[in-house]
Amino acid sequence: MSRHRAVRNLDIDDILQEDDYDSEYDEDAIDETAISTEDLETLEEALTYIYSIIGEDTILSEKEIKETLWNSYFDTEETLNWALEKIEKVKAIEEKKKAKEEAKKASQAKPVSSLQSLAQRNSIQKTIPSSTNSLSHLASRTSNNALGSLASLAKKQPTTKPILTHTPPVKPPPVIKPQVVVVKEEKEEEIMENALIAKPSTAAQFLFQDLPTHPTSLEPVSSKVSTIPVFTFNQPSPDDIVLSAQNQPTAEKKAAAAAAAVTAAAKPKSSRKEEDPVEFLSDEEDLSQEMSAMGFKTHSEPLAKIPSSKRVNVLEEFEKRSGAKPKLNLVVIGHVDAGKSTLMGHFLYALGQVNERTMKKFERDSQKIGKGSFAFAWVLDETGEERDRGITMDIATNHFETQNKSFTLMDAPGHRDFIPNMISGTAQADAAILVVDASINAFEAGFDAGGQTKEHAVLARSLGVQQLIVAINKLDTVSWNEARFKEVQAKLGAYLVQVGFKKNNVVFVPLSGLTGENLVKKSEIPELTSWYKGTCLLDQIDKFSPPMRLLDRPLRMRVTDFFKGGIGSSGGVSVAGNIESGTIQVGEQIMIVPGGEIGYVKTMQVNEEPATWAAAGDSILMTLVQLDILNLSNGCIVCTPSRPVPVTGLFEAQIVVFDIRIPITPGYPVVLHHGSLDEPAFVYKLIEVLDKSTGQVIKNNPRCLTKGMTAKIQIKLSQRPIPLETFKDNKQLGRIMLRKDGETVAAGVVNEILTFGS
Ligand SMILES: Nc1nc2c(ncn2[C@@H]2O[C@H](COP(=O)(O)OP(=O)(O)OP(=O)(O)O)[C@@H](O)[C@H]2O)c(=O)[nH]1
Repeated sequence: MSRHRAVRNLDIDDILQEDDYDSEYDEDAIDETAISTEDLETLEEALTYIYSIIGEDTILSEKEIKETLWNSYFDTEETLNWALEKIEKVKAIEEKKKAKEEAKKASQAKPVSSLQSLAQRNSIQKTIPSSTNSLSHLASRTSNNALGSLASLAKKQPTTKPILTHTPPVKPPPVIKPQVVVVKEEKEEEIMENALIAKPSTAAQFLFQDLPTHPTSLEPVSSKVSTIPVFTFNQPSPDDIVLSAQNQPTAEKKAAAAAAAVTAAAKPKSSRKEEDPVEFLSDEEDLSQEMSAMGFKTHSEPLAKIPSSKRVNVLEEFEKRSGAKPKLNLVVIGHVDAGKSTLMGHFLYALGQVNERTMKKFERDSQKIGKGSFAFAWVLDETGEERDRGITMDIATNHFETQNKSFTLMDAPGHRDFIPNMISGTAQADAAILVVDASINAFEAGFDAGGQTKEHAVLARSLGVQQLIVAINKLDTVSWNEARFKEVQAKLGAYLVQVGFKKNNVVFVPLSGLTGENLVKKSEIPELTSWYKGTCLLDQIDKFSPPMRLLDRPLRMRVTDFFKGGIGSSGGVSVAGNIESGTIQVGEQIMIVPGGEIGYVKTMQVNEEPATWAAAGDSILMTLVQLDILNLSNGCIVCTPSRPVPVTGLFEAQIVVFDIRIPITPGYPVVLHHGSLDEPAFVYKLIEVLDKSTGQVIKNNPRCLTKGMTAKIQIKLSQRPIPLETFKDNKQLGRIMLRKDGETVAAGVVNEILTFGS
């Protein structure tokens, strides 16, 4: 199972719960499936997890389910593919079984499920409560016409009862995608006039068709109900049309409907009958209308000013590039003075990233100011102040390659004053190296209360980092003592598991950043080799799994820096940042949010090399033209003009409360960290406290939140709205961190955006 075991996010692990279900399964369906119970449990766990995030009422298409699976749960392509493969397999088995069942129909054989029989075969005695069976939930939340493998899998699950008192498979309830009414080939006024006339529902029409306009008495309904034609829900019901029409009173919505009509007219004719006035809109149209109805600027201009001959097929290019060496963002974190910069400076030097001459200069210059021991740290600590003070203050980035991967390295500051910078770097990371100082008392100082070792570990996990190397550093100061290594490993290991890291995703490497032992090649010193048989840091880094990238999502790039003048002294504005989702290419039109300023990409660099395109996961520098630098700020988002990121001043979040002394009450002021952005905010409302292990609501409208609680709350920005997305839409932009008086008080995910700005 470990091969496929999905890894989950700490905050979610803590906030959300696994289904603790019990089920008995059908006896008579021993079948040929080769899928293990563990596999099924993992799938169920994944789905449960996803539902916990997306909420009870969300309806997903098959595509969305797949996307959500990898976006929220399976972080690597390997685990996702594994899940999809299993799902397909179960689907095939279910179909086969269905065919068999139909053949046996005459004999009235009890319907069976291969999942159930499988469990039975594996002697699992479980019952699945209706509220917690993720697969059943899936069935009820998957649109009818998009029922895919997952849904068919789900349909076969019992809902409430043990299988021995079998209930019929749950038919997914009909699902209607929110629609906009579009009347073909009508003038705008006609469209709106017609749309605004409420029509009776099918049932109402039927019941009242023979009655006078103001009926004084009604016929018994039951006499007619049996003849009401069954509405199949494969299209919006008349009620939905009426509701939709009634919900279109504003000017924007009128415009949206009219725009939709134009779009619909331009669309190729569907197989729908001509007289059918309802047309489904594509997701893009839907969203852009929703956005404009909510007051967002959306843009219908072409997304790119690039002649098609010059347009790059970014996805294709990305495939080619991935085939070469997958790219990862790696952050180095840890308590102040643990030796992070020295370790990584020496590491880069040993890899040949820093030339001999530069290194000699660093040695000379650092000695001159009495900081000779910081020579390697100067590779990453580049500013005068950092070198004078001997501490890292801001994230320093660098690039290196291992045998199989390409890394962007971010060295984070360890000092508590610079935690916002650490958060900003860690928010972009796919993996982390946590450096601890093994020398006597130093580990304890970093680990005990007030130290940054624990805080950095929690922050990293809460920001979505799942893979971790713990570099047990400065072992030269304790003569490579095995007992000390084990002591640090035991204490820290237990803590890391407690805060949500999976044991298998954490590796401890003994080393010395100063002497260079065990960095890029396996140590040969007997003091270490006598007890350590593992790999060196470089080989361990090479083992990090590349994460799934949100390539097919709208472009989201968080701006981390900007300045006047383009790359290579050209005109325009230089903008640096990390692409969280989507792709971008030279010539393309982009939008800056907040503000909605439109510009174009003139030139671009990825990893300091000129490039024509970039994709999710890349840290880039680009020259933007035709926009005003005054509309840029650190933390703003560069996005696709047709799919701008929402801007909000009030949202709902699901949080885990950390070790706090003063309880959180409504009005509690915090600094809200969102990527590289930190903004004053306050807790607006406490909605409910959730049970950590079951996910059930244990208290509505609590008066306060204390240490360790999991809760849903509303958060209001104090000064200005910020760009934000829900976790289910974009996990990179859906995480938040709450800090107060220099301490992290809570971390969580965005559930719902409650107000929209622009
Ligand atoms: N003996 C010994 N000293 C080390 C080792 N690694 C780092 N140091 C020393 O520890 C001190 C702090 O090192 P830095 O690399 O600046 O520590 P840091 O964690 O980057 O510091 P901040 O970024 O400010 O948190 C320096 O004097 C280093 O020479 C090591 O492996 N052995």
